Amino acid sequence: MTNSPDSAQFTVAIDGPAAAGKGTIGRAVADRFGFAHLDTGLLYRAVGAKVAGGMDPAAAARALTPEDLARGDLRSAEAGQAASRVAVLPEVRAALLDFQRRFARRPGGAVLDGRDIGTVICPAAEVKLYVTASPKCGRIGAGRNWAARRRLCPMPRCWPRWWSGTPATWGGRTLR
Ligand SMILES: Nc1ncnc2c1ncn2[C@@H]1O[C@H](COP(=O)(O)OP(=O)(O)O)[C@@H](O)[C@H]1O
Ligand SMILES: Nc1ccn([C@H]2C[C@H](O)[C@@H](COP(=O)(O)OP(=O)(O)O)O2)c(=O)n1
Repeated sequence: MTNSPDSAQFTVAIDGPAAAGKGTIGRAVADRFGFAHLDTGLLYRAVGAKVAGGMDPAAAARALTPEDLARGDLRSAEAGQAASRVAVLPEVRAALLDFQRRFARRPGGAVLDGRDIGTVICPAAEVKLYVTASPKCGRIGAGRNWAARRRLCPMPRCWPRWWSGTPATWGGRTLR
């Protein structure tokens, strides 16, 4: 990717399962090229939080602003559960589709990571990435038993993930 007249509008779409590393890669790409970055999961988390506060889901999604994404409580487990509940509502998805498409075409380039980004949200994205992590690496999580974690995944490159708060389960077992 180089700077060119076309880079005024340039969309990078990053898809993949939860905790695969989409956001980490998305932020790095955005930093490297000076693009704006949107973690689309935050949209659903912000709508979920507003609904938990009493708002109608569709109205919350339609009224969403970038400032709503700066709320400090959106990374909590409660916000994640609230997000999952609103993410299945077609009217919420439709409202957030518009938000995401406007973001994708903003001048200066944009990176979006989440679900259905390269297929439904931005099918015409200039670059599409699909990120995966092996189940072994992706689910070991942030348990406190170092010996158990090292037996399951001895690869040093995975160790930073253990500090991160990703779900502390693997193979149906919860690591403590
Ligand atoms: N290549 C990697 N190796 C090890 N850990 C990683 C890697 N990429 C991301 N992580 C860690 O995995 C966790 C989930 O990454 P994140 O980017 O939030 O995933 P997603 O956006 O797909 O949910 C984070 O704690 C992050 O620091
Ligand atoms: N583009 C998106 C992003 C997230 N969602 C859903 C998936 C989850 O139920 C919630 C919250 O997503 P979350 O922030 O945890 O994103 P990841 O699972 O880390 O990819 O929103 C979605 O349906 N479409």
